[in-house]
Amino acid sequence: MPDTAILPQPATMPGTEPTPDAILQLGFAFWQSKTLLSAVELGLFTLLDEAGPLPAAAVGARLGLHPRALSDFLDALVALGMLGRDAAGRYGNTPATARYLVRSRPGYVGGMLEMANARLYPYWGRLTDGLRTGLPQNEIRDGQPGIFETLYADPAALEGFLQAMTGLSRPNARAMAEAFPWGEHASVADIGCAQGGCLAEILRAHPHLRGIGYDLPQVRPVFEDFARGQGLQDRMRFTAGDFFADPLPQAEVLVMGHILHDWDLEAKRMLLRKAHAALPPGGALVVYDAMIDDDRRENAFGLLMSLNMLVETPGGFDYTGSDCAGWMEEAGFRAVRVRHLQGPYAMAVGIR
Ligand SMILES: C[S@@+](CC[C@H](N)C(=O)[O-])C[C@H]1O[C@@H](n2cnc3c(N)ncnc32)[C@H](O)[C@@H]1O
Repeated sequence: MPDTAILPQPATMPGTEPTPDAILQLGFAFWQSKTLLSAVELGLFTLLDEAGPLPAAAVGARLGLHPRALSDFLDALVALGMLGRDAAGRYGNTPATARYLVRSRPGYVGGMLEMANARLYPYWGRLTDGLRTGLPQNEIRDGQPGIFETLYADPAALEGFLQAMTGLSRPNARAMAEAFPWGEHASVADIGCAQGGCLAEILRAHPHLRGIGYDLPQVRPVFEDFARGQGLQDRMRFTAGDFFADPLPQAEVLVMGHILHDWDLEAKRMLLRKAHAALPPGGALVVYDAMIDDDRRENAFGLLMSLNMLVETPGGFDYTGSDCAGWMEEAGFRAVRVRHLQGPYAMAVGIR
């Protein structure tokens, strides 16, 4: 019997014709993204939080917008579910945009969207070139240093990036705080900790734990300010280091979130070996990323994140849970398990 799964499948069910709707919706999805990204760039959601619901003319006056497309812009955001409009024609935030897109709120995820707007949107316009050449399409292509060097040369851009990482990683940190047996360990070090958002979530949920944030030296002031702001300055401290050149810090658990995907396979393996060497016997490594499903069919976000690594880095790529487990075992970890965290994210845990 031939294997029917590998035979050409009929394109349609008998009696039905495919429509182009899904294709066109996907093809024009950038209209929606850019409308939202411009609203975040303009601070629209923050304005509506501070001023309360406003008519279009008042929004235009406060944000310096030309009247021509003002109502189209605001009503498009209503149609996309990003704003509400009351019977008097005043625009206001939805519960979700009030919570996640107002700059002063702790749940703000707009930092990542500000970066997506300023960097990724133009750089993704060169995706076809990246696919043809295998080369990054960000400032590296324009002869400048890469993402970290560029961000780290500008304190405001650095702070924005580190805060943005907290917005992106907080839901994973919450899931990790529940899913990992923290009660069996006394200390944790977050390797490439950014602002310290992930560490803070874990420490808050497990008051017996102490934490180290490990990152490049320029991150120290941002980390220490954040730790003070969280009231956790006595339980989380910063250790400066370059994970390519320096030893990793000593702790019973090491976390690497959004780290391995930035680098090529050789660097990924080196970092895993270094983590293994730094841990005490019985210590654990927790790796999290938007890990691709093993069959590489479902986790579109993870696959697109990997394309983003093409755009942003010389050799980075995302990977499946099985890939990660295999590399961890090669590095000497035992009892490696992969577990879903939330949304498109998963963690791989291995024991030294
Ligand atoms: C994509 S961010 C991930 C931040 C955080 N782990 C998270 O998931 O939210 C990568 C982090 O690695 C840090 N990093 C980059 N190169 C590094 C190096 N050579 N040594 C130590 N940290 C580095 C960056 O400063 C940044 O904070």
